[in-house]
Amino acid sequence: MKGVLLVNLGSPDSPDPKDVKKYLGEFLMDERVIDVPLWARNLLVKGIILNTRPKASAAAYKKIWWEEGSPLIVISERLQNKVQEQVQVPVALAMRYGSMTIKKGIQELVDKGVDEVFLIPLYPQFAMATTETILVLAEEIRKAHFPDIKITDLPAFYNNADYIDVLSNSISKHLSGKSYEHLLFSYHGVPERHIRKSDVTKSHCKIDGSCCKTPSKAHEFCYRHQCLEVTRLVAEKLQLQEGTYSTSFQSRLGFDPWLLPYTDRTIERLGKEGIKNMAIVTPAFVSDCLETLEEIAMEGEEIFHEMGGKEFTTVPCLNDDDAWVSLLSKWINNWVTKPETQTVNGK
Ligand SMILES: C=CC1=C(C)c2cc3[nH]c(cc4nc(cc5[nH]c(cc1n2)c(C)c5CCC(=O)O)C(CCC(=O)O)=C4C)c(C)c3C=C
Ligand SMILES: [Fe+2]
Ligand SMILES: [Fe+2]
Repeated sequence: MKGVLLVNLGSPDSPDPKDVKKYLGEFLMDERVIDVPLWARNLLVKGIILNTRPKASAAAYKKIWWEEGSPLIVISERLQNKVQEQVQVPVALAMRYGSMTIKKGIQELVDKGVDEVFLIPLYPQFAMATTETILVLAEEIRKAHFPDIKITDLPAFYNNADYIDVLSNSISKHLSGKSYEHLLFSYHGVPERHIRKSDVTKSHCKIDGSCCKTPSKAHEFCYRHQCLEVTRLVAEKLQLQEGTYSTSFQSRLGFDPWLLPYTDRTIERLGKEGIKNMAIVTPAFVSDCLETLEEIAMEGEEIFHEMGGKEFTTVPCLNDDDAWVSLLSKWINNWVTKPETQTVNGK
């Protein structure tokens, strides 16, 4: 029997510093997130970050926490429930970090008689720190605990035409009636090093501004290319004029070079250049979370106002948008009915 496992990033159990510390400890000790040797990761994470960051992160989580829990978890559960209504196979939900583990998610499906799992990482773009870590852990769990089940995954869907339609329509809907001079596409950042490590050609990604626009096999796993493509395809679909939109990368942590330009500096620059109304969309996230509700909608807006900006509009993530639910359900139904060789999202 077939079943589906949706997997998102995860959140702490509560915005209490103790829970935030536990969650950040698991998250940042992942070798695909902070990709340095174990001794250096221990020193950096346990010796430095976990002694300083949990308090500040907990305060930020407190600002965005809902009565029902973490927005990212609550929204993912709403998505799961709505998708479940549109497909005939069981749909479970798990998180890469925190209490809702991938092992529990697979167990829930197995208990219902599932032996073929469609694993859907809820990330439009591939990244070592998101998609890859989910796939690697799911395979380790399968081998150790569920050797008789089969797992198939949904590849990154950043350039899938239906996904671009759904995202573009959502942006149009939320910006209709608003006048904005600039639309900023802000994606979660990653260290530049991650891009080089994921380069299957080992020589393509130079992060020099042009490599991501030069066709290459490397792009199947190039987060930067995939982000730039989402911006390009949505801009084309919405017929945005050159100069009225741009791409940036947010949430930098540490002192290594991360993908440029940084979102906070870009907002600052737009404000300084005299832009009065701007809008911002965050297509690396399918669910609103700390990084969109606090870093963008609160901190980003504050920066913009400090620079003289007036209206700052944040486009919500796809969350449990009906068209997004229908698209995910379509991919699932295609997988349920497809012959083995057929792909589900056009790849
Ligand atoms: C080295 C650190 C990090 C990398 C690399 C990274 C990549 C990455 N993260 C997301 C999505 C999310 N990240 C979220 C929070 C978050 N991310 C990091 C660090 C890295 N992320 C930290 C330390 C935190 C915790 C919050 C904080 O202290 O600032 C979230 C929100 C979770 C929530 O509970 O709401 C998401 C979602 C992507 C997509 C990505 C690479 C592409
Ligand atoms: Fe992150
Ligand atoms: Fe590239």
